[in-house]
Amino acid sequence: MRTALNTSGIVFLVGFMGCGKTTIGQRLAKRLGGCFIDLDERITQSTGRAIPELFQQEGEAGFRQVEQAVLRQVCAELAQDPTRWQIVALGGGTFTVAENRADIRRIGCSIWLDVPFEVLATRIAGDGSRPLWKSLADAQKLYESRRAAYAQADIGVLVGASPPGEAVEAILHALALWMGSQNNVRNNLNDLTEQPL
Ligand SMILES: Nc1ncnc2c1ncn2[C@@H]1O[C@H](COP(=O)(O)OP(=O)(O)O)[C@@H](O)[C@H]1O
Ligand SMILES: O=C(O)C1=C[C@@H](OP(=O)(O)O)[C@@H](O)[C@H](O)C1
Ligand SMILES: [Mg+2]
Repeated sequence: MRTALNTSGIVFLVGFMGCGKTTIGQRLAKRLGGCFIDLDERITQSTGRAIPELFQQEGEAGFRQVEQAVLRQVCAELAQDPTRWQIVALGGGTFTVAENRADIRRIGCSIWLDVPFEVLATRIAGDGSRPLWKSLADAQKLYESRRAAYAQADIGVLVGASPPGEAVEAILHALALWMGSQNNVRNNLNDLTEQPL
């Protein structure tokens, strides 16, 4: 595991509101000695508006346009520095947009933090900072409708109700395995191309 993770890479954390993308992302970046970017925070910085304000003024469609543009800027920025680990916490809806998934796949690895709805509900219900968490029933419908998109991430980690520290270790383990499998594919492809026809 150490060898595989002794390199660098770009990691995008994916998952529903409250699964811990922001919290776990910060700790993961620290653990890897890398840097951390929160997409929602970047959106707020670049528009000068808080997320609920953006939803109120532009609607969800307007928010998604801004989110996509800021994601593209972040991807361009990340690609400039291949020397260290860079961890990005996405918003809960970012990875449900096909163009965003394509941009992400081009430059990095995506990890779905899979947490049961019941656990998320204890964290988010009553939190006024997430405009798309309208009621428990609406949030559950949205959660179910998004799982197929989240499942397209490169790696899925069953975080469940684990505390952030444990979740970080589980992510590192899954990431090391995934990087190993990517290297095997690459080595096998090299072997094939080196074989005489
Ligand atoms: N693994 C965890 N265990 C317990 N609480 C958590 C965990 N991950 C996040 N939280 C808490 O849940 C809330 C939402 O976390 P956050 O990181 O903002 O999620 P996201 O960015 O995925 O919406 C915060 O109050 C955070 O402290
Ligand atoms: O699920 C969503 O569509 C959203 C999730 C939020 O981010 P978190 O998942 O970090 O709460 C934020 O991007 C915005 O409120 C929309
Ligand atoms: Mg977040």
